[in-house]
Amino acid sequence: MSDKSVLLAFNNVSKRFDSSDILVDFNLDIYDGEFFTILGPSGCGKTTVLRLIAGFERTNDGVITIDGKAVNDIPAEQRPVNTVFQSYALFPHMNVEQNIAFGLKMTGVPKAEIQQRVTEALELVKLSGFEKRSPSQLSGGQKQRVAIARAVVMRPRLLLLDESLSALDHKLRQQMQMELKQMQRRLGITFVYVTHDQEEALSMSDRILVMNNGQAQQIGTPREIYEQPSNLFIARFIGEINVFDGTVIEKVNEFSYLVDIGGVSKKVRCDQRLQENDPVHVMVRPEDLRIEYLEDKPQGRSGFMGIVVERSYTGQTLDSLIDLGEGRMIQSSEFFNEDDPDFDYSIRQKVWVDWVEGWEHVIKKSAI
Ligand SMILES: Nc1ncnc2c1ncn2[C@@H]1O[C@H](COP(=O)(O)OP(=O)(O)OP(=O)(O)O)[C@@H](O)[C@H]1O
Repeated sequence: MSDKSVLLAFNNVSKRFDSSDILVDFNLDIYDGEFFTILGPSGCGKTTVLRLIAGFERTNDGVITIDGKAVNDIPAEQRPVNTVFQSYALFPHMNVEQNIAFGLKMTGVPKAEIQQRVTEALELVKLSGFEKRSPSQLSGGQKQRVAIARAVVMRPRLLLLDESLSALDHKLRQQMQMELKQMQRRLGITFVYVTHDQEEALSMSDRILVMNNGQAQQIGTPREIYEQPSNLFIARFIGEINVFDGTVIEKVNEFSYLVDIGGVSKKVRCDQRLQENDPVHVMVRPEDLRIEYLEDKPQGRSGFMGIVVERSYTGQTLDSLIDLGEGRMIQSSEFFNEDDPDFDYSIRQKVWVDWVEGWEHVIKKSAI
């Protein structure tokens, strides 16, 4: 993505509501043609960022540019931006065709061109043949598509989507995630999607911005965010993760260190420079743990003995809560092997817990 040009930028933007600072010196670059997601917990400022892009809110400080031009003083309707709202906001008294054509009519586009663009937009969202239906005769997913068609028919440079799938049930939502991504590819329009759902963010985005308390915590590809979270908040917000507290014993080579985790020495990889005695968090995803059903600690290996205290079968995986003693609980997620007749669902077994060196993610505690 780095060879792409910047379409939208926030340069030291601040936004206050009454006396509360919501964004302070906020910076952001969104590239032309990417599917960009703003992810964060409720109240972290995601919608505020979106509303500032759309022009529904004004900045208190700083500059927002689109295509290199400052848009701070450009009213919402003159920005090359359209928004798809969570509620879809379709006009109930207009049919599908009229809903999609509305914006074009308002801007004085000739009738024949309106017809052609509406037809194209309906094809794009796979709703050809639904022209004369009223919104009340559409399912949630179809309403969603009309809302998208109504926005893309205006040919915006940026399409903003605010929690646009949250009203749909789980299955339809997953289907729409795929469709949205495909639509974005076909259109080549930059999508800025806001959600608090990490799974949705991971599955659709080219890049994700994780926000907390009005601050950009990390920007990266879904893999970077999931595999190399830059702090504990992100690690915990993006899926489940086990966090082991450790202390650096010594450096082994440029990127690996020997770390003491509660009396167990583990060799770990870390891209950050660490010093002896540095406190660190060693993080391992549940699916990256290796579980062996052993009664005793195996000779010459560094890992942890534990006892399974809870099990949950998810269809694909068998998830376990494991007590490592001294108040340390961890979670594992093993692929369920149907062919293994000895696969044991029961609890109270002793287990040996370890992971392949390099599958951990290590951060220095001061970085939190
Ligand atoms: N018009 C407003 N007046 C005063 N405070 C506001 C206004 N709009 C938002 N806020 C406050 O700004 C903060 C960020 O709100 P925002 O809607 O951007 O969060 P969000 O991350 O989109 O949350 P959610 O996921 O719940 O929609 C919140 O504390 C909210 O109460």
